[in-house]
Order: sequence, then C-alpha cells, then structure tokens
Amino acid sequence: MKFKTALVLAGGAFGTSIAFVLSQNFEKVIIMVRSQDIFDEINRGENTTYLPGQKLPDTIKAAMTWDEVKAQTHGHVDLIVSGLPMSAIEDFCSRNEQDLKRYLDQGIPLVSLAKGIDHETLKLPDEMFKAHFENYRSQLMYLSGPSFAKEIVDKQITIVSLAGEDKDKLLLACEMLGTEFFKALPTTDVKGVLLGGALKNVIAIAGGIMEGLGYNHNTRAALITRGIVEMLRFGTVFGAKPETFYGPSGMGDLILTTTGELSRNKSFGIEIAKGRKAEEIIKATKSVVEGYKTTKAAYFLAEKMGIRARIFTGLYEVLYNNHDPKEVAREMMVLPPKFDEA
Ligand SMILES: NC(=O)C1=CN([C@@H]2O[C@H](COP(=O)(O)OP(=O)(O)OC[C@H]3O[C@@H](n4cnc5c(N)ncnc54)[C@H](OP(=O)(O)O)[C@@H]3O)[C@@H](O)[C@H]2O)C=CC1
Ligand SMILES: O=C(CO)COP(=O)(O)O
Repeated sequence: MKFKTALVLAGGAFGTSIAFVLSQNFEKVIIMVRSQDIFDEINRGENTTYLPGQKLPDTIKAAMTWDEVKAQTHGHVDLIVSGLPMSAIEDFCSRNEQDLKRYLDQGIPLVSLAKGIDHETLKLPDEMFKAHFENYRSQLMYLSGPSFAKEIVDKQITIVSLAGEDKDKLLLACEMLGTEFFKALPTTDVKGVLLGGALKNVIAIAGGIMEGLGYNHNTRAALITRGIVEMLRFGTVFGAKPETFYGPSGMGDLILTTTGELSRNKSFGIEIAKGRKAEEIIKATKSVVEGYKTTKAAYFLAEKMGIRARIFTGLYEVLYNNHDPKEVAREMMVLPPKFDEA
C-alpha cells in the first residue's frame, strides 16, 4: 500500500464509496459516523443503509468519536475526506473545529465532496470551509464530477475534477485517490468546479420533472444544452473558467444526472411531476437531495447578481411557489428569441 491512513467524515453513500476508492491505496480507512447503526453496519462490512449490496473490505472501519479515531490511527492521518452534505458542513465544522485543526496542523489535504450552494448564506462549500480553516486554505480541495456512489464501488471507470489552490498538494491528493477505475483531474478553478457540481443538480430536477410529464429525448437534450448556458452565466459572475463547465464537474455531471436513473435529484423531479409536494418528498427520503435547496440559492443568486437564468428561476417557481411546470415550460417556449451574447 502506498499510504497509511485516511479519515472520511460521514458514512453516507458517497463518503462510503470514496472510502472504498481509498482502500485501494491506504492500509486503513476510518469512516467517522454519528449513529450506532451505521457504525455497526460498516464494521460488519456493508453500509446497508446508504450503499446496500456493496461489500466493503475489512480495512475500512468506523469510528464515532475523535478518541476512537486517534486510537485507530495512532494520531497520524495522511488525508481527510469530508462526505458531509451542504446542510451539515457548518454544524460539523463548528462542533469539531479544534479536533480537525489538530489533524490539519500535520499539513495534510482535506477534500470535500459536497455539491451545493447554501440557501441562507449563498456560499459555496469553499467559503464554508474557509470560514473555519482559512489558515489551511492551501490544504482544502473540492471533488466534483460524474460519479454515482454505487457505480464507483462497482469499479465503473469514473473521472472527476479535484479543485484547489496548491498544485503540489492537488497532485498528491490525485495520487491518493487514483486507482485503475477512479481518476481525479487537478484544476485550480475552485469556483468553476463547485458551481458545476451544485448547479447541475438543479437542472437534473428540472429534467426529472420534464421526464415525469412525458417529455423525451429532444426535451432532455434541450435542457442540457440550455442548462449549461445558464450555468456558464453563473460562472462568469464568480470568475470561473468557461472550459471548466465543459469538463467532468460541469457537462459531465449534467449529462450523468439528467440521464442516469440513479440520480436522486432526477428521481425527486419525477415525483414532483406526479403532483407530490417537495417538502413531503424530502421528508420521506433518507438520502440527501442537494438540488432542492440549491434551487432556492440559485434563484436568490440570480436575483442578486442579475443573472439571466430562466430554467433556474422557473424551477424555483415550481418548487417553492407551486407553479405548474407545464405552464412554466410553455412560457419559456413563447418568449421572443434572443441572441445569447446579447
Ligand atoms: N451519492 C452520490 O452518488 C454522490 C454524492 N455527492 C455529494 O456528496 C455529498 C454527500 O452525499 P451522500 O453521501 O450521497 O449523502 P447521503 O444522504 O447518502 O449521506 C449523508 C451523510 O451525511 C451525514 N450527516 C448529515 N448531517 C450530518 C451532521 N450534521 N453531522 C454529521 N454527519 C451528518 C449522514 O449521517 P446520518 O446517517 O447519521 O444522518 C450521512 O452519513 C452531497 O453533497 C452529494 O451531493 C457527490 C457525488 C456523488
Ligand atoms: O452527483 C451525483 C453524481 O455525480 C449524484 O447525483 P444525485 O445526488 O442526483 O444522486
């Protein structure tokens, strides 16, 4: 094994699948969880709650406290991966700031897997982590791209982007994450990678709604191509590189989640098309549907920054103001044609 110990924060579907990737390169991978059930499941070799049917190697172990992490790692960790969803980052970082700093003091990378925009502060994950770990900003990195958790553990070839500020640390983290089936491509365009990962979830919900209403291939292709145009407009405001949006974390993930049956955001959209209420679906779903809150964040960002984003604002009206999705689509179709550059 090339490396000794990796620590993954949160044992959801994606955190567990990345723990599986890391188990190919690390002697030991510890997943820190907060519930006894998930702790027991992981230690029995299968996360039946979040990744049922996927066997985990016995080098992956769970821990519930920092004392347990210390005992299992002897206080030495080579990499931390945060599998926390958007809604948990602030809570987790506030409660665990000092413990995390003890590890970050060793100079190791911390890679976040979250895809979203906080609907209250309108912050992307980098701002949320930097609020606690500004002095460690060169160690903070963000992974995003087309990567269904289940397919990773099935060893499907998967290529993602890994964004950060420090090129040497990025290359080291890419090596730690690299296997014959999983590859992270380094980039310094943090905003581009994070916006791509967050905004594609919104388009995936819109795609699910249209599919649920009976629209097919033509409509999906229209949504993907117009969706990326609107995503690029957000990118311009944040100073992101346009080419990032045509890579794994933009177009790649947009295609995956608008076409892939495993997407929770797309499935959520399909349920909305059946006439169910958004809050009711969210309450009944254990797994996170990041695009729901991100739709609200994108709407407020578009309003605040003057971004022309009809799909994003249209979806906001559907999810938060009960507008009829068919009517929203009709209104978009009858708008007078406009040159994109105008
Ligand atoms: N699943 C996928 O295929 C992919 C997911 N992602 C992104 O990764 C992020 C995580 O997604 P995913 O793993 O799928 O989500 P899941 O819904 O599968 O799991 C969420 C995890 O976060 C934990 N959690 C929630 N709130 C807190 C908190 N306050 N403190 C500590 N832990 C908490 C949950 O713990 P508990 O069980 O105790 O509630 C659970 O382990 C999301 O931003 C998602 O968009 C990115 C690419 C692919
Ligand atoms: O981001 C993902 C794959 O890249 C997972 O998408 P969902 O959250 O829609 O399942």
